[in-house]
Amino acid sequence: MNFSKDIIVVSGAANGIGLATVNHLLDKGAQVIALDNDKVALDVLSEKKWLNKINLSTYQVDVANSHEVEQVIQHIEDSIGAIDKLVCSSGILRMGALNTLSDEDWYKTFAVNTTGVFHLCRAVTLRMQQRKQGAVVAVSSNAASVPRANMGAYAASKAAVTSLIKCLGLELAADNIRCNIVSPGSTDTQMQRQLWTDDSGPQRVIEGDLANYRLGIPLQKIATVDDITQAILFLLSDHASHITMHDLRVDGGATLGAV
Ligand SMILES: NC(=O)c1ccc[n+]([C@@H]2O[C@H](COP(=O)([O-])OP(=O)(O)OC[C@H]3O[C@@H](n4cnc5c(N)ncnc54)[C@H](O)[C@@H]3O)[C@@H](O)[C@H]2O)c1
Ligand SMILES: O=C(O)C1=CC=C[C@H](O)[C@H]1O
Repeated sequence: MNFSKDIIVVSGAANGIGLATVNHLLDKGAQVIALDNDKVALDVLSEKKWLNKINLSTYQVDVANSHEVEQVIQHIEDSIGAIDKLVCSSGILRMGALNTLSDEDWYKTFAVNTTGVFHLCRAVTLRMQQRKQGAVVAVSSNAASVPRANMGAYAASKAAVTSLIKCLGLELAADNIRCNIVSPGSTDTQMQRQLWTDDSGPQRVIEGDLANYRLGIPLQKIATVDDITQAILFLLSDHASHITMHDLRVDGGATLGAV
């Protein structure tokens, strides 16, 4: 897969799956624009740019802020160039039973995981539409497809973003813009590690939790960020030139491939 001619925006780029996606895209020659609201981690990423003189720009953005997103996308298009591809990886996880969840946790979960993706896709694809080309990949979750105890707000926000991307793909197919989803299962990042209460955390995820009707992982391992990034790059690439509105689940079989 070659991305040497592409300008690619990645949100959630400072950590986890987004950061791995940035690194793989840079290795494949892309000009990458990294967006995140984690200034400390973004500054670490920026340091890499000066050390390795690579095609990387970083911007601190809150994807939940419509004005900030519109401003940064316009700035990128004016000062760097036409955006060819977009990866939406930013996300938050607020755990809790639905009937005791706070308004703040509910609203913030949707603001970042769903509305944030909407802001980015609207700003980028309106410009892609003028050029009749582009590709979008949003990182959803296998939790969008199966009920998960104490993750109801998150799962609902991911089900919404999955539907959002499929509808966007339908609307933009005639403009040669492909929109797809990667739905990871348990992946070794900060978001996953917040769930591990002790050293046995990973093994317990792999073995499952029948008390919460949670299957284990048939492939008997937690995903690495590279497992997810490979799926993201495939759907971004020309190898997926006839794929749109697809939801590629990368979860080691944890949801038994259920639709
Ligand atoms: N780790 C898992 O087990 C797992 C499984 C399925 C799906 N996912 C999804 O994968 C994506 C990446 O998550 P991750 O596991 O790499 O977690 P992570 O916490 O390591 O990375 C998430 C990134 O999003 C950024 N972010 C959060 N809110 C933001 C905002 N308002 N504006 C801009 N950036 C913001 C964070 O700063 C962080 O850099 C998320 O959408 C997550 O829901 C993760
Ligand atoms: O372990 C899991 O299945 C998950 C943990 C955190 C977020 C993910 O979307 C979810 O798949």
